[in-house]
This record gives sequence, C-alpha cells and structure tokens, in this order.
Amino acid sequence: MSEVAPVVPLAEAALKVEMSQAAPRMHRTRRRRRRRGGTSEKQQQLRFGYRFKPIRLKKTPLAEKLSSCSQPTFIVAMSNNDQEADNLESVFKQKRIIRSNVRQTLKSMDPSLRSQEDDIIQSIVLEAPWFKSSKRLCAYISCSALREVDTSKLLSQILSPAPVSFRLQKKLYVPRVEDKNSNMRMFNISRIDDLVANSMNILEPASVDADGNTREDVMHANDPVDLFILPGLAFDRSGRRLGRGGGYYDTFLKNYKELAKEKNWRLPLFVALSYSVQIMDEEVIPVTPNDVLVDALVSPTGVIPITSAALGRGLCY
Ligand SMILES: Nc1nc2c(c(=O)[nH]1)N(C=O)[C@@H](CNc1ccc(C(=O)N[C@@H](CCC(=O)O)C(=O)O)cc1)CN2
Ligand SMILES: Nc1ncnc2c1ncn2[C@@H]1O[C@H](COP(=O)(O)OP(=O)(O)OP(=O)(O)O)[C@@H](O)[C@H]1O
Repeated sequence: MSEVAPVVPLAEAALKVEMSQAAPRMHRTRRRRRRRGGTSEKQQQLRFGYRFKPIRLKKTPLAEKLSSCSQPTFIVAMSNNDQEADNLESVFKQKRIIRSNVRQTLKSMDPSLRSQEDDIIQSIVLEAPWFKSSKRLCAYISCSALREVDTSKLLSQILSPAPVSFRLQKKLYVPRVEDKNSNMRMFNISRIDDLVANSMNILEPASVDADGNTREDVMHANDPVDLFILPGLAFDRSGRRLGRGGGYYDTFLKNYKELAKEKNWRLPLFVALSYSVQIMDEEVIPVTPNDVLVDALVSPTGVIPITSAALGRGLCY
C-alpha cells in the first residue's frame, strides 16, 4: 500500500539491499582470514562463478538526492510493511542463489575428499573436551544424498554402552519433522535401529518406540541440553547458518532458547559441522531476525569458535 511520507523516511526507504559483485577491496580482516585458510573471495569466485560479498545497505542516487534537499518535501513512498516485505524477498532470493551454488559445489566434490573430511571432522568432535563433557545432546542424522557432513561415527559413539564403572551414558535426541509448517521435534533414541526413513529419505525416530512407549521429547525433558550438533548448507565466519529453507531448525532453536530462559538453564552450545567449501567470509550469508547464529563451526581445518559462549566453553582454534 502506498502512503505519503516525509523526505527523511523516504531517503531511508530508498536505501537498497544489494548483493554486490563489485571488485574486492583487500583489508585487514580478509588478509587475516586468508592466513587462517578460510574461503577467500578468489576461492569463492572459482567455486561459485562469482564472489559473495556481505550485503550492504547502499544509497541509491534517489536517496543521495533526497538527503541533500534542505526543504521538506512530501512524495509518495512505500509503507514500512512494503519495505520490509521487499527486504525479506531480497534476502530469500539471495539465500536461494547461495543454496543452489553450494548444492552444485557439494555435488561436484570428490567423494574421497568428502569421506576424508567426514573422518577428520568427526575425530575433532570426538576428541574435544566440550563434546566429551556433554551429557545431553541433540544431533542430526546425516543424509549422504544431501551431501551432509557424516555424523554416523558420532552417533555410534554416543549410543555405545558406557562401561558400568565409567561416566554416565550420553543422552541423544534427534529430529523428527512433524509437518510442512517448519515444525520439528527432537526425540530421545537409544539405538540406531530406532530410526526409519521419512518421505525426504532422512532417518528419523517414530514418536513411540518398539515397545509402544512414547519417546521423550527434548522440550519436555527435566534437564537442559548441553550441545546441539547442527547441519546446514552454508555457514559464514560470523556464525550465520544457511539451512535447506524449511525453517525447521530456526523455529526449533528459537523455541528451545525460550524454554531454557524460562527454566533458567544455561544455553546449549550450538556447533555446526561443515566441509571446507561450505564456509564463507564474515556476514556473507544474508539473514532475517529469525535466523539463529551458531557458536562455532567444526571444519576439517579445525574448530572455529565464533561467540563468547564458545570461548567460555573452551573451544579454540
Ligand atoms: N539430516 C538432516 N535432518 C534434518 C534436517 C536437515 O537439514 N538435515 N532438517 C533441517 O531443516 C529437517 C528436515 N528438513 C529438510 C528440508 C529439506 C530437505 C531437502 O531434501 N531439501 C532439498 C531440496 C528440496 C527442494 O528444494 O524442494 C535439498 O536441500 O537438496 C531435507 C530436509 C529435520 N531433519
Ligand atoms: N522462528 C521462526 N518462526 C516462524 N517461521 C520461521 C522461523 N524461522 C524461520 N521461519 C520461516 O521458515 C522459512 C525458511 O527460513 P530460512 O530460509 O531462514 O530457513 P533455513 O535456515 O534455510 O532452514 P532451517 O532452519 O530448517 O535449517 C521462512 O519462510 C521463514 O520465515
């Protein structure tokens, strides 16, 4: 809907979100990232055919002109709702472009490299003190057709019976899609055999076990989760995560964070597993207010701690 708006809001309205393909500027952060072995813009150009650059609010010529006017002017402008819808549409469009490019890159990844990276990533996790000390975990069941980082070794380790005299067995919750409206639950399982393939060919638990007992839903558990192991299509070094577009994880994580706040629980650590080719520079992935940031990434080159929560829990490079 259109409405009359004064000049200043219109100048702001004319600020445009754009995905720039402009020439790169070499700066300190980027040089630092390159030293760390991150995905440089040049590498992104090679992999994806063009460079992803952070989304920036850019002043259009109209905005420039309007902000230099000294007299108040009234002209027809878009309503705030229309602008928000436009910005969201632009973010979703950019997400679709990145998804499509990363899917292609993953498809062309050499299977033996993928399998090596799977092993390294899982070994890093299995050896990590923050993993060893986690008693309750939520993890995804990897789907190789989707080229997701393998979690099978992690899951079998988590589910392997602990020696009687040893520390407590870990408790594992895994996702189950409830409907097409971004609703997902996390159910406790104790054996890999508890899983059956869903319509998307991803293994998931039935809501009742083989004996007909209702499985424990993590949202009704008495104790907090220590660690989430998250999937995703792409990640950036500021902790942004691009999923497969269903909104399942973002919706779930938002609800879980609210539950933890209500119960006064410490927040879990949110850790995503990523092949090297899925990691992008800081703030390259566009986000909406619904997107939940991850605390750290585990890639074949090591752990990338992002938030103070990650550093506080002892995650380091
Ligand atoms: N292993 C795993 N389990 C998970 C998720 C996940 O990402 N990985 N989910 C995370 O949300 C939920 C399921 N969401 C999913 C959403 C899309 C697709 C999928 O097959 N997407 C295709 C594209 C389909 C299309 O565009 O029509 C793809 O990504 O290639 C799979 C699972 C819950 N369980
Ligand atoms: N917390 C939320 N509440 C309601 N809807 C949400 C929430 N988070 C995401 N969505 C919706 O889900 C859809 C997909 O969102 P988005 O593209 O960010 O998902 P994604 O990060 O790719 O997927 P996922 O979170 O499953 O990995 C969007 O329509 C978005 O509005």
